Amino acid sequence: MISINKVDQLYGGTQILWGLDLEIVPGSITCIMGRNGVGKTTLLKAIMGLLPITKGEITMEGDVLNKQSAEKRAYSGIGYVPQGRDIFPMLTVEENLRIGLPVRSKRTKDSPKEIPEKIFELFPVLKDMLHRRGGDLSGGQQQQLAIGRALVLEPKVLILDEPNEGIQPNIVKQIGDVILKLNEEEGLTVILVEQKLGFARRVGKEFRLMEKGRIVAADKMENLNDTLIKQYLAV
Ligand SMILES: Nc1ncnc2c1ncn2[C@@H]1O[C@H](COP(=O)(O)OP(=O)(O)OP(=O)(O)O)[C@@H](O)[C@H]1O
Repeated sequence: MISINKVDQLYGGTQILWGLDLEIVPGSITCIMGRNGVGKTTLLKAIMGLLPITKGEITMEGDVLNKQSAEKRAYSGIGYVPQGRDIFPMLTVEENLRIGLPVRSKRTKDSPKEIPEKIFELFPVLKDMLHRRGGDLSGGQQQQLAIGRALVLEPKVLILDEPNEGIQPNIVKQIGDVILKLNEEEGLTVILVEQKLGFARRVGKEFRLMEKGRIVAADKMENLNDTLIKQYLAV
């Protein structure tokens, strides 16, 4: 589905990703894990086209992505929820969600004028808060808004960067339930950077461990054992 082949990425003169190879299985939930600073966010931004790569190739269903703009990648069906959520604080919840509608029209045959009801079924709080400003929502509600906004595109792949950072446990649970539901019922492919082991184990089907800008271990989530955790995750 998404294939990353021998990708290098540099910030200024510092190389962050080193010949990184990663294969995302269609219909899977893949957790990208690793200690702080190993390049997880950089990898997601490279997939999204928010950072240029210097070598290698990123493809989705055979199409080469790395020459496409970030906007074009969204049209191809990649939804992205960045670290820190990045919603528009001065716009209302409704306005934040509507931003996804023109992109959806470009990528699907339907061009709904209204936000699909499904978003409110998944996150009822967004309906209750429809006319509130994004900036007035709690961190957890903002995260639900950011995920809802990405889902308006009806993506084939949803990429989430540490969606649970600084969020209260009941909302972490709800976010996990939504990811599992979309995966199980609609076959949505999910790529998730996740530091919390409990969440990764509950939601993830596959794991990929990163160290120093490379993938160093890849397997099914049930095979994430204590040796790997000690070697690549424990601080
Ligand atoms: N804008 C930037 N300019 C220069 N270096 C950067 C920039 N952003 C990140 N880096 C460096 O790139 C490396 C990888 O950062 P990245 O955020 O991808 O790691 P990460 O694994 O996602 O870490 P974290 O879990 O802390 O988010 C780090 O050494 C970081 O200091």
